[in-house]
Amino acid sequence: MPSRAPALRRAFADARRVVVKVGSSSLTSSAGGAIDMLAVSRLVDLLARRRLDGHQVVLVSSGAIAAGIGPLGLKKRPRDLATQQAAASVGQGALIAAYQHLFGIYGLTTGQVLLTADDVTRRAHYTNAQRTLEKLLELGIVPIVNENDTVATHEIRFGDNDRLAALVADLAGADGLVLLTDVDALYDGPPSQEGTQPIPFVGSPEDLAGVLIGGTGSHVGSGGMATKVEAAGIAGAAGIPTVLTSLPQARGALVGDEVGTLFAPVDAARASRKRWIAFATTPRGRLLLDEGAVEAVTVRRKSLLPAGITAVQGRFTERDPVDVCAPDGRVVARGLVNYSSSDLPRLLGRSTKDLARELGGHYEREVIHRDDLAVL
Ligand SMILES: Nc1ncnc2c1ncn2[C@@H]1O[C@H](COP(=O)(O)OP(=O)(O)O)[C@@H](O)[C@H]1O
Ligand SMILES: N[C@@H](CCC(=O)OP(=O)(O)O)C(=O)O
Repeated sequence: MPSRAPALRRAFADARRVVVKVGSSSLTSSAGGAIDMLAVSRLVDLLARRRLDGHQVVLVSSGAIAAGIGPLGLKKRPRDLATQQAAASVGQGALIAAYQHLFGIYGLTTGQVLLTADDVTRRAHYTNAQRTLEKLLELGIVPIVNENDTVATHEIRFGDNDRLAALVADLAGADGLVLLTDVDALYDGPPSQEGTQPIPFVGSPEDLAGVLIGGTGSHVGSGGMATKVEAAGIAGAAGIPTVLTSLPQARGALVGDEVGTLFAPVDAARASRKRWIAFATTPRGRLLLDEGAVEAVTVRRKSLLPAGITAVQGRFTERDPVDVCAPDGRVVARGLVNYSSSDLPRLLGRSTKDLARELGGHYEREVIHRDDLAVL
């Protein structure tokens, strides 16, 4: 076991604050996808004891859509957005009522926090969500977070809760993130394939080379392993370690036992605002760069100027997030752009001095200032 692992495991045991995400597949029975109350009460027992031992716990719980399947008389998880939203509307109430009741047995109060992608992608909303979570934790409440499925449309939807959980771990300043799913670890290939082996430790993205990361294996989950690995990367960039495992192993994960897959965080986490730009925003367009400009923004960490941009794709307004791409289309950075997509094309390839002389001082500004640019 690599030398960093024991200290990272201890970080979970000693965590002041931990975010635990549970997927639909862990909360539902295989038959019909209805909520499995035994699984819910096992999870609550574990988290309540952790809370009563003095650790702050934020629960990110999926399962609203699954919990709506039974009451709506559906045979399986709906595929269309409107029925998913109806199921979530019915199911979220039932799910929260169950949590409220079960945590109540331990004398603990829960608070429902429903977030849309907008609540984390807009900087002002992000800080609002941060403030609310902080207050709830300060008051000793167990916040229970889910995506606000009933109002989220396709374009703005997370869909799965893995990325949301990682962003919540970051905004809550958690010491660890635990992702609970229906497999006990990340395997070197989809566990449905024979002979695949669990991976105990992921120290860096290179450790994932050759690992086959597939989609969901259940009828109720969404995203599969890909979104969990992505979530571990988002938490890791904020300096937060992640353990991925199953509900039966959750206690072990929380007390620092060697269960599941441990994902190490990066050593030097980048600044919060850059993390927000890199992971919490939804890009509205793409800027293609020439090789010189790629080198300037990624290696020399310069601001992006119009001279190095070769093409503009998508429709965006000033201060929207956009992806910054190499000539082959690879995304190398994300940033908040200072020009709209209608204004930008006529500036391409031009020097800022020329533009200022011709169009006025307003056009001397960078396309993306280095403070608004997160290199990926
Ligand atoms: N390399 C892999 N290792 C482990 N699980 C994998 C892998 N590739 C795909 N999966 C699948 O990912 C599933 C978990 O994702 P998902 O169904 O979305 O769960 P959840 O509802 O907990 O979010 C597993 O059941 C498994 O079938
Ligand atoms: N917000 C949705 C989550 C959707 C979902 O299936 O997520 P997950 O099980 O985490 O892949 C719900 O509560 O049903």
